[in-house]
Amino acid sequence: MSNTATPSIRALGLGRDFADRTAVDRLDLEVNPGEVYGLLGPNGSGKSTTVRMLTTMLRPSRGSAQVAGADITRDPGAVRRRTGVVLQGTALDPLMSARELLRLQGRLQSLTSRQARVRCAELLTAFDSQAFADTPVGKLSGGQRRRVDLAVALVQRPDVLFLDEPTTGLDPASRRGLWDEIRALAAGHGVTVLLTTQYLEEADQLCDRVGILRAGRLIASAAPHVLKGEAGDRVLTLRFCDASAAGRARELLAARGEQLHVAEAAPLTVGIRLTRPGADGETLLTLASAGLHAESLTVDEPSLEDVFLRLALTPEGVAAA
Ligand SMILES: Nc1ncnc2c1ncn2[C@@H]1O[C@H](COP(=O)(O)OP(=O)(O)OP(=O)(O)O)[C@@H](O)[C@H]1O
Repeated sequence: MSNTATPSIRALGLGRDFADRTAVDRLDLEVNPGEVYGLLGPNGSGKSTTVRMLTTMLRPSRGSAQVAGADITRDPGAVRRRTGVVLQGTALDPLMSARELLRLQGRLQSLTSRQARVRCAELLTAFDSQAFADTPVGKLSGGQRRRVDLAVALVQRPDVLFLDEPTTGLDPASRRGLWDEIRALAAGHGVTVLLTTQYLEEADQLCDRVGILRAGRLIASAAPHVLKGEAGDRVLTLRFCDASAAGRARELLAARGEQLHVAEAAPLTVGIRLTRPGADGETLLTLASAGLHAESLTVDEPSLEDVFLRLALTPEGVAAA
């Protein structure tokens, strides 16, 4: 966390118990202004409970948190004024159009009727929603509806935006469209975004940092590339035009002590785990000096899925974070 600005979200020892279980244990979290932070975790790991506490919908059992500078238990009204929230299955009146909903929201936020009209027009333009602005939202597609949800949450120009599984159920094109909107809000308008997601690709592509929850505890929190870097070695895969060249390459590299990657041991390919800096160049030189030339090569990074599987789904204790 290199940013020295006051965090937009700061939770200290935040937790919530229900009758027979701890949904969120003792969560410490800081999210900086303009950052997109993704909370990942298996079903029931505490993502929604965390969002509900931070948005003042649920009282914590312990700990404290400040959102946009206001304390969630001492000053929930200020938190609500400074945040926008889009929850799963937001219940917009299906008979109202986007234009009507946006104007109503503006009036509820104490804008004058003229200000509400202006803000509504701005948001319809920003979300490319004019074409369906007067259609009842009950008749819109999933992607169009999520755009309206997001626009409604932004009427009051929040400092912090909470999105609970914003793209669940959307097709890939709509999902990407929404990612663009979220990125633009954070990068262009400095809005801090905390979102929960089940999609590893979404966390990887969209989030500046990702937190992994397991059984109510945050077990890792870092930029996706940092988490991926810790998940394992990169793998260099070389493809030869005949199996005997691949076999000779494999023997030569094994004799040099290189770690061959078993999953890449198809007849024409040789995979090597890159366990130290410069291992890729040394490997190619070794092979070239033996007259072995690969016809293609690729280097694969570990995926966020590897990280997730290792950290979030392994038994307690194995995945010390
Ligand atoms: N109102 C409630 N009463 C009792 N238990 C609850 C309540 N809300 C959540 N829980 C429990 O708390 C735990 C965390 O639930 P939560 O909904 O926060 O998880 P999640 O990570 O958001 O899950 P999902 O990915 O399925 O949405 C679960 O064991 C859940 O059953």
